[in-house]
Amino acid sequence: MRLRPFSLALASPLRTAREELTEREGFLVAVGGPKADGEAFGDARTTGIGEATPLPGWTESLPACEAALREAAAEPTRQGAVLADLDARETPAARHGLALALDDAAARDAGRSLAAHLAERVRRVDRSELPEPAGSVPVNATVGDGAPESTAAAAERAVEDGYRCLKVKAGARTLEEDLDRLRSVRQAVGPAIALRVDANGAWNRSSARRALDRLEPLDPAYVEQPLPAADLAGTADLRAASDVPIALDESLAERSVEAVLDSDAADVLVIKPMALGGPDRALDAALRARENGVDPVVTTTIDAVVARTAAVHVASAVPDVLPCGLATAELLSSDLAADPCAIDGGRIEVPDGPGLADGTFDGLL
Ligand SMILES: O=C(O)CCC(=O)C1=CC=C[C@@H](O)[C@@H]1C(=O)O
Ligand SMILES: [Mg+2]
Repeated sequence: MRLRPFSLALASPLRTAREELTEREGFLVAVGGPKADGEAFGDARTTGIGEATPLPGWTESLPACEAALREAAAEPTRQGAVLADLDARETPAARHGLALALDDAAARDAGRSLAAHLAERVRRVDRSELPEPAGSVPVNATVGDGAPESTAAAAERAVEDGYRCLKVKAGARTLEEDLDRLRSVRQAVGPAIALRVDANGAWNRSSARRALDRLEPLDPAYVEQPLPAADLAGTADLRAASDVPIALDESLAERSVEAVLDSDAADVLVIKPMALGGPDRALDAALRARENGVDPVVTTTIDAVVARTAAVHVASAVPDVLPCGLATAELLSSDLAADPCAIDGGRIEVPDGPGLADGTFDGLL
């Protein structure tokens, strides 16, 4: 197993209620492939590439991720066993990096796409009816916090580019200011565009209640994380009292998927493979949500191209998935490699070659 650290700047800061994201740092992970002397690295003969890009609040810190990966890399063989030792709750980003690299290698060995490989494994274990993955996935445009005019302008540009679903950040300003922004967006894009609002846990129980009441006339598709991550009981009450659908995101980093589903607090679960500990675990969480009457939406932690492509594969394996938060390439000022997933008409294409993208990323480390 080999590691390569990377750091990528955002094209412009993504402002949310909880932070201002300016850069993404992480590690590329490679397994398998021939060494210079012809010997294989580890167990796998085929190369597999993964990415671990931690985001505190959703995952472990960068140093904790690095420590877990370096410990895993010190084990020369038996990467499957090393993977089992990586704790998906303690170090989800590190586990994501290795799990993705191993699944990329296994998918390439089997001559099928990562999505087809993940779906086939699920079918063999417990869901024999899972259909073949889709060839493309609907995506939302992501609009950060900003003044009403710039928020509406960003929304309008996205619709001109073909998006039918927008996700707009809220909660960084007063409710009145957010309402101004969101009204401007609704006015600019018209009634047919789905409008999601992400508060990143900024409100308390009473301000969230007020926010949902006031947002309702703007017909939001859902409000994401209205309350702090741990307040599942408050969110369940809020959901029972309002017709505005609720999505939970940060709550999945705080509580297990079962606990969140059992709490009856969500109409939608926001599935971030990096935060859930790997593409395999993300697909399982998405399918479990669906089986419990909750819609999964797959997004990333604003990852680099390797993990973003993996998330596209995960989303494509979820039948009839809602628009996903996977159109984030342009939030980065540069990337590790060219993006293999074209976006057109509000849909992202899923690479259909073997593994993640038919070895496109092999030269990266
Ligand atoms: O879901 C999307 O449209 C893109 C991803 C995205 O919005 C986020 C990624 C990482 C951190 C967050 O502030 C944000 C989110 O909360 O969903
Ligand atoms: Mg969110």
